[in-house]
Amino acid sequence: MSTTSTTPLRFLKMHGLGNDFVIVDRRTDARPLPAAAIAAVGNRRTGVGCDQFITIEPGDAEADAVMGIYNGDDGSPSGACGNATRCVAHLLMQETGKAEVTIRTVSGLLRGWRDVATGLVTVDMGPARLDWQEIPLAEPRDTLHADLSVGPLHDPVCVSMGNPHAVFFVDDVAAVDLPAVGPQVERHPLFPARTNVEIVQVLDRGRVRMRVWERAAGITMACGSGACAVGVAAVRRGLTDRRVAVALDGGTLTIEWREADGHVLMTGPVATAFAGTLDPSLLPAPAPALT
Ligand SMILES: N[C@H](CCC[C@H](N)C(=O)O)C(=O)O
Repeated sequence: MSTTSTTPLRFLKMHGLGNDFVIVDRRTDARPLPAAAIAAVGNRRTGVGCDQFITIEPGDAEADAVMGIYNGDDGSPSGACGNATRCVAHLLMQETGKAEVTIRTVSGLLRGWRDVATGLVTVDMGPARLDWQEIPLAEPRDTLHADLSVGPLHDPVCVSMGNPHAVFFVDDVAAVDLPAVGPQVERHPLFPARTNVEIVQVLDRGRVRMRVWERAAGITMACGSGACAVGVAAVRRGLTDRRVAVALDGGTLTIEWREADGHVLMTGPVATAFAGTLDPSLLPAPAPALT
């Protein structure tokens, strides 16, 4: 369908444990969506509001679809969004009738499937990346003890799930002023691409409580890739089993860091809130083509 700048933009609003998304299907509306337009949509006062803006693009020989991930605050791209991947997997399973679907992101091919009994959706988020250059960090560090202190947070485990995470273990997540310290860690010079920030309280070998300050999104109700990073960090530190229930502000995700291939599986609910159309005046016109 050819669209012009006067065509309303159709979207779907979905969330995973309150981590919310505007999802646009660019297989039917391929208009350019510059960062400024995404940030305008993400604005919770003057736009629709979302933690992340997600695009569904045509698939290829291996993938049912390609997924684009952009943070709602500034339209910056991300290499992973676990909760949104579950939402897109849900949509593709509904659309195709397939029991398992494949989604390509900039970080690789991800598989998603549904547990028929519970309705929960699992995504194989691929392997955890543990080398300092994969996070990335600005200098060589032991990612198991990254030797960083910011305010009350010390000694993070750094993990990439296709996006960077700094995981801090604390005695009481409720005692940490995350809105104050989160942005200081997010923008610390050790993280040249900034970072997502997780604080974690280990409850027992099968349960942890976490909160998150997301890169370019701030405090969110849940962070799927963050929960994956937490599951990996807890195992690396010998604090939990490889399968763990991660209690976030918005609810619980089940994480398993699979020993056989190092992949991280994440299971949780998805929800559709509403479908809508965006007034094209909300979308700054793309820059005129250079003549
Ligand atoms: N703010 C993250 C992207 C979204 C991650 C989160 N919503 C998830 O479910 O993984 C980043 O810039 O890496």
